[in-house]
Formats: sequence, structure tokens, C-alpha cells
Amino acid sequence: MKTYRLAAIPGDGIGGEVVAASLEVLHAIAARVAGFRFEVDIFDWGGLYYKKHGLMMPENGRDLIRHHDAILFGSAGHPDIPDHVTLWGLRLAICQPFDQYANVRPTRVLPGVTSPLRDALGLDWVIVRENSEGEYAGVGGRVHRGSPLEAATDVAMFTRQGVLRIMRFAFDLARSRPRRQLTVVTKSNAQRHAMVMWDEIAAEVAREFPEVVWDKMLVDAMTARMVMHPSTLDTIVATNLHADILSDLAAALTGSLGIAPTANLNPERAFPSMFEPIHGSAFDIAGKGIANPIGTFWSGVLLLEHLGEKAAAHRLMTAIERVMADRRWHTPDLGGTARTADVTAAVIDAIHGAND
Ligand SMILES: NC(=O)c1ccc[n+]([C@@H]2O[C@H](COP(=O)([O-])OP(=O)(O)OC[C@H]3O[C@@H](n4cnc5c(N)ncnc54)[C@H](O)[C@@H]3O)[C@@H](O)[C@H]2O)c1
Ligand SMILES: O=C(O)[C@H](O)[C@@H](O)C(=O)O
Ligand SMILES: [K+]
Ligand SMILES: [Mn+2]
Repeated sequence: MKTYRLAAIPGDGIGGEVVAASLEVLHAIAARVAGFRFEVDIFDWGGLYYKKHGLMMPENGRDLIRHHDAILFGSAGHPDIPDHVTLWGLRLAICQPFDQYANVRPTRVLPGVTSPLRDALGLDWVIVRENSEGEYAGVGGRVHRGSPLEAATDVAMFTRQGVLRIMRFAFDLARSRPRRQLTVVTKSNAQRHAMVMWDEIAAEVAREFPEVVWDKMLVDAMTARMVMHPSTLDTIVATNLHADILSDLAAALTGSLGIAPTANLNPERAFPSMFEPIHGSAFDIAGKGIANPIGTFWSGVLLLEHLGEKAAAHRLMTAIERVMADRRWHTPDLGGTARTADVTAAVIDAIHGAND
């Protein structure tokens, strides 16, 4: 029997609720599908840890999770602590040093879920978010605080290597999907240096992937295309910030922010990859037991795929789809009355019940 070591970092707000639910589901799937089990270490990092220790995670935090097979993450963000402190102190403090440069966000309308779009038929996308550069590179500064001369910058930094590797990743992913289609998103009219480099590198990499049909869009027009002509898109690649924004829009178009999953991948597997819902701590519903856990369950599917457990991944995705098809298991964000615990129990039932 194979044992996978999982590092769970629930973090703050509803992060704790959806990660606890997902651990139950992951143990259930391991029990149902022969051949592997999970050994889980839970790390109490986040806002409460910060209040005690002045840091979101211990100095040697990364050493403690460096050799795990995967990381399951909830959310970084606490109402009493500035958002940039929590995000940079935990999520980015893991993603960046572990070089999880490919952030992959599958997006589709699950059976039973109502899209706010008039016609969401054919909305089946994967958004590839560059996860190490741009405004998230950490280049910038703030001087003369409080004086009339105060100045601040967040520099969007891009490297040829960084763009090449995400572009190759995205073209390769597009090639593996039935439509073999990629849309490259930039803002190369206003941002005339790095975004122009993106466009040029996209054209270079496209020559390595003659099977892939590709086009490019400016990010503002892309928002309109996502809403007006969703079926014309398939695989999408964009910068860290642009794709962060586009993927929240994409999640809303498929019914709720609570459904959407993420894989933060280090494709070379030199470091563990990290799986999390795309949403944050959701201060407005935290502690109420009504957070939608589906985005984190679906992230569990991505985690299983990453571990090579294809049968388990498939069985879990099927269970998620069966449960979503039944409106009794819709949480309030989907217009229902189910609680996190109800959805979790229903998914675990579906895992045990299905005999495909
Ligand atoms: N990856 C991360 O760790 C991450 C991601 C996004 C935001 N954040 C942090 O989370 C905090 C709150 O951010 P925000 O309010 O902008 O975004 P958010 O994603 O936490 O919430 C936005 C809205 O979506 C709803 N929502 C989100 N997830 C839901 C779920 N699973 N079920 C039901 N409803 C859900 C919330 O109730 C809220 O109304 C901030 O500190 C932010 O920095 C962290
Ligand atoms: O950019 C951010 O705030 C975070 O990346 C978060 O929004 C996310 O999507 O993970
Ligand atoms: K998250
Ligand atoms: Mn986001």
C-alpha cells in the first residue's frame, strides 16, 4: 500500500472549514480506491499564528513541508491583519520559493449548477495563471511615507525564462485537450515592454506546437468575450494579475466562487505542489458552517491527478458531479440551504455508493 504524505494548511476564515471537509473526503476516496492511503500533517499557520508569533508561518516552515508529496491549502487572510501581510506571509511565501509557477484553474459549469449567463453551453476552460512573476515578483517600494512626496511602485517584472516556461506549459496543456486551442491574454497596447515580450514569446513557442490553434486577446476585451462568447474559448494563459482577476470572473460565470479549484504546480517536481480553492477567507460567512466546499474537493481531484491516482481522481470528480446535480446539496452561494457538512456527507456517500 502506497502512503502519500500530505501537508494541510487550513489557514484562515472558511479555509479551515473547507480543508477539514476535504480531508474527510480524501480519506474516504483513499479507503474506497485500493492501493494508497494518506498520512496528513496539519499546520496551524495563518492569522491566529501571526497574532501569537508575529509571522504567518515559522521561519523554518518550508523545511517542514518540503518533503511532503503535496500540500492542501485553505486561505490566507484575517480581518485584523492587512491582506498584503497575510498573502505574502503565507500563500506567496510557499508558492514562490517552491517555484509553483504554473497555476492551473479548470472552469466549467457542473451539472445542476445555474450559470448567470444566458447561454453557458460549451463553457469548458482551463485558465493557466503565471504564478511567479508580474506584480507578484515583489519588486517595488514605498518611500517618504506620510509626506506629500510619498511615492510607491509595484513593478510588473517579467523574464524571458519565466514567460517561456509558462507559455510552453500552456501550449502543452492546450495540445492535450480535445480542441487544441489556446488564447494568450496580454495588455500589450498600454503595457508596451513586458506584454509585448509576452506576445513575441507566444509566437515563438507557437512554432513548437503546430497542432495548437492559438489567438491573442487584450485583457479588457477578454472579459467581454468570456461573458458574450464563452464557447469560443478553451485553454487560456495570462499573467499572474490578469489571470487572478479573469479566474474570479470565470468562477462566477460557472455559478460561484465557491466551486472553483486551483493547482499551484511545480511541473519539474523539485518541490511539492499546492492545491487550494481559488477563493479566500470569506470573512462574511466564516464560522457559519455554510461555505461551499466543492472548490476544495475539486482541488483534491487535481491533487490526486498530480499524484498519478487517476482512478481515484475520476471517482471523486464523478461523486462531486452527482452531488451537484442534486439541488438539495447546494449551499447558499448557489441559492440553496445545504451546509458544508451536508455537502461533505453527500460526496462521501457518493464515493462509497458509486460502483463504476
Ligand atoms: N489564495 C488565498 O489564500 C486567497 C485568495 C483570495 C483572497 N484571499 C484573502 O481572503 C480575504 C477575503 O478576500 P475577498 O473577500 O476578496 O475574497 P473571498 O474569495 O474570500 O470572498 C469573496 C466573496 O465570495 C464568497 N465566497 C468565497 N468562497 C466561498 C465559498 N467557498 N462558499 C460560499 N461563498 C464563498 C464570499 O462569501 C464573499 O462574498 C482577504 O484577506 C484576501 O486577501 C486569499
Ligand atoms: O492574488 C491574490 O490575491 C491571490 O493570488 C488570490 O486571489 C488567489 O487567487 O489565490
Ligand atoms: K485559497
Ligand atoms: Mn484570486
